Amino acid sequence: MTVLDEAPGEPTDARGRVAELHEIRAQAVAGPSEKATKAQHAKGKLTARERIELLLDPDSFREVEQLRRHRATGFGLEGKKPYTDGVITGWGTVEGRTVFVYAHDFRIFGGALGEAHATKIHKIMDMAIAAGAPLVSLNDGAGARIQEGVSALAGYGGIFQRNTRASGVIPQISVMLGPCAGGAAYSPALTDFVFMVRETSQMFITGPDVVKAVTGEEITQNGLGGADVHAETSGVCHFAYDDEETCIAEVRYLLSLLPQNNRENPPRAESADPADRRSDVLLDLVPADGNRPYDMAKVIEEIVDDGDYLEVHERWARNIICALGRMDGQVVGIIANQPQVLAGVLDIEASEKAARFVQMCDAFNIPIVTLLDVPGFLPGVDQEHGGIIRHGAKLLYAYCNATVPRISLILRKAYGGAYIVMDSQSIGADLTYAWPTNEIAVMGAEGAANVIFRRQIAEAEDPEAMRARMVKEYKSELMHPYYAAERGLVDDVIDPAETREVLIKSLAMLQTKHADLPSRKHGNPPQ
Ligand SMILES: CC(C)(COP(=O)(O)OP(=O)(O)OC[C@H]1O[C@@H](n2cnc3c(N)ncnc32)[C@H](O)[C@@H]1OP(=O)(O)O)[C@@H](O)C(=O)NCCC(=O)NCCSC(=O)CC(=O)O
Repeated sequence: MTVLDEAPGEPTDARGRVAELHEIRAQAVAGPSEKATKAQHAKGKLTARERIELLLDPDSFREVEQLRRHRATGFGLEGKKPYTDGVITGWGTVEGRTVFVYAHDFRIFGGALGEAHATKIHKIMDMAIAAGAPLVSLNDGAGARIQEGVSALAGYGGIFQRNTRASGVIPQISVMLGPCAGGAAYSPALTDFVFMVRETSQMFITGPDVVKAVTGEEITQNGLGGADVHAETSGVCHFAYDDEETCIAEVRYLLSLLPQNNRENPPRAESADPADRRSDVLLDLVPADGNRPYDMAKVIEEIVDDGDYLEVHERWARNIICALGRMDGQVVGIIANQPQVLAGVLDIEASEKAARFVQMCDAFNIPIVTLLDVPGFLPGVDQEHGGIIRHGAKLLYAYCNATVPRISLILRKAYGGAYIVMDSQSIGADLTYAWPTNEIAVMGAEGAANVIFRRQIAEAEDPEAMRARMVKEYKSELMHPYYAAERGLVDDVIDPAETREVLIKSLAMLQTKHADLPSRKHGNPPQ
């Protein structure tokens, strides 16, 4: 029972009315019951308001439609009309910048989405788009509110349409903090970033019971759609953490690296890390022998400000790294092959991961730095039949379409189509650099010699000696950075120790870059 379930009394003066308002507000803020709050905490989850408090700067939250209630009837809904209708919506600030938020309150109808609940979300999304500020959803709901039938489902449609309209206009971040099934899983999939918490959050289109009924497979909720599955196997989630506090703190960190909208640049930060800091250690980190693995993450750590960066999709398609960091205070998106995993080869998943990241950077005015050490695309029947051609083309398309400043640096090897795809000068990189240790070529020397000197090798008295001679000849003729530099295919060959300084100076020059694409409704990117 709420205050307004009884006809409002006749407060005799304004003070009486204000007291009544405070009483109603207190009820709305308290939520349904102490028992429901305890049940939420017992599951290892925070309440919606506790989450909003963690996300936003202290005392910055302004709630919208706190007093909204549903008008549905049937199935006992007439007698159960809690304030907020199970979703808390509003705006506040993160590090002083406006952020819109909606948070399902699982204590009310399991956070399930009804008609009024959905229209609250629609309104806050419209406000975020109009204000040009990021939108964060804190998801913890049981999907469509079953008692409200198809009206609830239509509510999802309105969310999807707004997610799509907002795409590339304002950053959209989905934080999964509970179950998320069926239609509810599509909204996060349409947003820029998905965060999950291990054990307590799950995402799936159909739950374990339906899976068992249809395919006979038996699996737990977490096994089917838990954070680890989506962070490592499906790539649905970009970030996974052990607890809600860490997860929400990382959302704040991500927001600090993003602009408010597509018309702004990401915020600059003061950096005490010298722009001209030399990195002699890079010569030790990257072995000259192209077949020896090393950890590309250490290279990134060395060149960004204070060794600080945020890796996106850290555990999915680990043969490529996508990260946001700062260089001389300016946010950059870094895409780098990881020679430590599958020799840094490009495969289906790496192409998809990097393509989405390039697209996100371009949408939000984040310059792109590409660090190449790539032996090529992964050969194999699985890859070909899985559509490596169209998936690889996604990455190519994303780069070719990107108008933000683009700088690429070839550390060691860059072979064949993978070299062209990974932001070569020929597809529009603004500046391309190479280290002196680098080998740019159509293919590896062994493979090349086997093709073009096949006859000489076969007819030689000592084929192995002939092969070795031909490999050496091919390497010394073609596989060094000066071959590319002489032809203007790289803008400069640089001392690795000067990498940070060269990149920072190049980024500074490109800060005022402006490029337009031909006018069109939209492209038709490979899917
Ligand atoms: C989400 C859950 C895993 C959470 O389990 P828990 O054990 O933590 O909690 P619980 O079952 O006690 O639920 C808490 C309260 O929420 C209510 N509740 C749960 N799901 C609800 C729903 N979809 N609509 C309305 N109320 C719902 C419960 O009745 C209960 O109310 P009270 O506290 O009063 O007892 C489970 O509730 C569940 O499986 N719900 C059904 C999910 C579902 O099928 N959704 C339909 C989506 S259809 C859809 O979205 C479209 C599509 O698929 O395409």
